[in-house]
Amino acid sequence: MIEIEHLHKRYGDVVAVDDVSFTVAANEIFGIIGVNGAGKTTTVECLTGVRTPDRGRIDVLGFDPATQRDAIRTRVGVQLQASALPDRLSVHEALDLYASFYPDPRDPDELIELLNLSHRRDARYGKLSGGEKQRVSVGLALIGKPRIAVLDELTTGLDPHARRDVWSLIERLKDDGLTVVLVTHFMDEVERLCDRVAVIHAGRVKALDTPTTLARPGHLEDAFVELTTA
Ligand SMILES: Nc1ncnc2c1ncn2[C@@H]1O[C@H](COP(=O)(O)OP(=O)(O)OP(=O)(O)O)[C@@H](O)[C@H]1O
Repeated sequence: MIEIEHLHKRYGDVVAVDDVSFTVAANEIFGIIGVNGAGKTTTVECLTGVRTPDRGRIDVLGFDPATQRDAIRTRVGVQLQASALPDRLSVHEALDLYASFYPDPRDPDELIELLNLSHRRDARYGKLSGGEKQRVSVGLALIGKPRIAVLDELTTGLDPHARRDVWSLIERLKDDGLTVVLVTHFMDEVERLCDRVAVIHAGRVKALDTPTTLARPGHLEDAFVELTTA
């Protein structure tokens, strides 16, 4: 589904991604973890075509994201940063608007229900709580019926109930065949959701395995700290 080989990307003098390689299989939930500035966002931006790599090869569903952006856009859903929507749009209007960008979108009302946002359907985006905004951003990533969803900080800012709701949603979507790339700082999220996880450190893959191989349950954070302490 996704193959990344020797990805390298720099911003001026800053090497954001030095040498990253991994593959993501169909229907996998693939986690990416790493300390701030490790190169996670740059990596996923390259795989969604937002950034062009300086070196390396990326294949997403048989397409090159740097040159075949339209093909990627309709097949890969990307979770936007929460602030990217105009405040005056209602939840329903926002999802309707994004649905219009895709050839075969999900039904916005069905998605609103799935996101537990039915009671906020007509509320303006600007009036939503942080967690509600976050759920809308997950919805926008899924509205186009993508084969792959790239979720950067999926549950940041959500309360424990909302986190569990979003986790269940992602699990249900996986059951329906979705492939997920999940960038996160939450080790419990990795343990709950991810089939495999890459630890990125200083622009390189420091470890890549199933969460239970990297650490026994409940101890992923300790293993992570150990792996990312220079
Ligand atoms: N647009 C940019 N211009 C210049 N430097 C950048 C830019 N974006 C990222 N960087 C730098 O590249 C490096 C990797 O950043 P990146 O955002 O990919 O890391 P990250 O692992 O996603 O971090 P975080 O966990 O903080 O989101 C950092 O040193 C960052 O300061």
